[in-house]
Amino acid sequence: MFKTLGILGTGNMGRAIASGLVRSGLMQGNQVYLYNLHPEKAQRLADELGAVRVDSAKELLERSEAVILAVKPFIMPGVLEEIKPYITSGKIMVSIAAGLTLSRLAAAMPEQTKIVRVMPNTPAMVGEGMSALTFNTYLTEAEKEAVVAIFRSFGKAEVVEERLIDAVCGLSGSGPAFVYMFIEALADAGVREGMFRPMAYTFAAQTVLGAAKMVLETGEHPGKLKDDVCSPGGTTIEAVKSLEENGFRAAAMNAVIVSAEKNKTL
Ligand SMILES: NC(=O)C1=CN([C@@H]2O[C@H](COP(=O)(O)OP(=O)(O)OC[C@H]3O[C@@H](n4cnc5c(N)ncnc54)[C@H](OP(=O)(O)O)[C@@H]3O)[C@@H](O)[C@H]2O)C=CC1
Ligand SMILES: O=C(O)[C@@H]1CCC=N1
Repeated sequence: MFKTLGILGTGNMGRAIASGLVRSGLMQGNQVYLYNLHPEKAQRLADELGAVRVDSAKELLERSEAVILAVKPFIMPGVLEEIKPYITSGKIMVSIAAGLTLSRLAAAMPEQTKIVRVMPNTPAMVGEGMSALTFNTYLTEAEKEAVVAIFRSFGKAEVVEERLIDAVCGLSGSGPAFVYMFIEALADAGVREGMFRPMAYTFAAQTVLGAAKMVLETGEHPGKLKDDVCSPGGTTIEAVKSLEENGFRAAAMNAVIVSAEKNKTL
């Protein structure tokens, strides 16, 4: 494992990664360096995790064996220009920016830089992230394993071909937002039917969590698990018919597809 890791940008995703990593125990807080444009944001996170805030991108690069770049895609060109002089030989640069390909990243870094492109998601924060990683040719097997271990410390992580990163962005990168909308809608309906809001959120979220665990742990086809809930002539099949009539599956598919397509244009 790396002795030191830098995170440049401590917004939604940088924060989720730092929190997930330190809480997993894979790295100690004092091995994790944080830099953010507005330092108070990095300082708050550093205080929470026992991590180290640094004063500049230069200092972050100098103190970290590997660096995760966690700024918005449109900010990346400026950041890469700023840090290029400090990307020394052997340093591992990890980008989580949507849309930025390995070749575009390589064009902005010194020749033969070790580059990793990752698409994570925010549930990393609670140890339930889903990440896909793809590497350029300069990392050793041990270095690849160390990067994968970071992303596995706060959830599941798979190495994929770069062509699949757009699909991953649509499905698991953006997916939490769709699921939160689903949970919100379930809870709204619970409230409509008389539940108090906190109770409705708990019932909605636990239902999503439980159903997701059933898929992951039983290995059963989701259709079979759905059928198990639908009693003949019962309540659920009425609701399933209503969802089908309202284009539920097509809406969910289209959400993933438009996110994946957008990722190709960033
Ligand atoms: N959010 C998500 O669910 C996911 C995001 N991603 C990717 O992660 C990246 C970050 O997204 P997200 O965390 O949501 O974005 P945020 O805007 O929440 O976080 C970006 C952070 O970078 C800081 N920042 C901006 N410019 C600089 C700079 N020049 N130097 C240092 N820090 C800077 C911002 O600081 P300040 O706020 O103080 O200006 C902010 O805290 C994006 O590229 C996105 O595509 C990937 C997967 C999922
Ligand atoms: O919305 C975005 O662009 C980023 C990438 C995946 C999730 N959030």
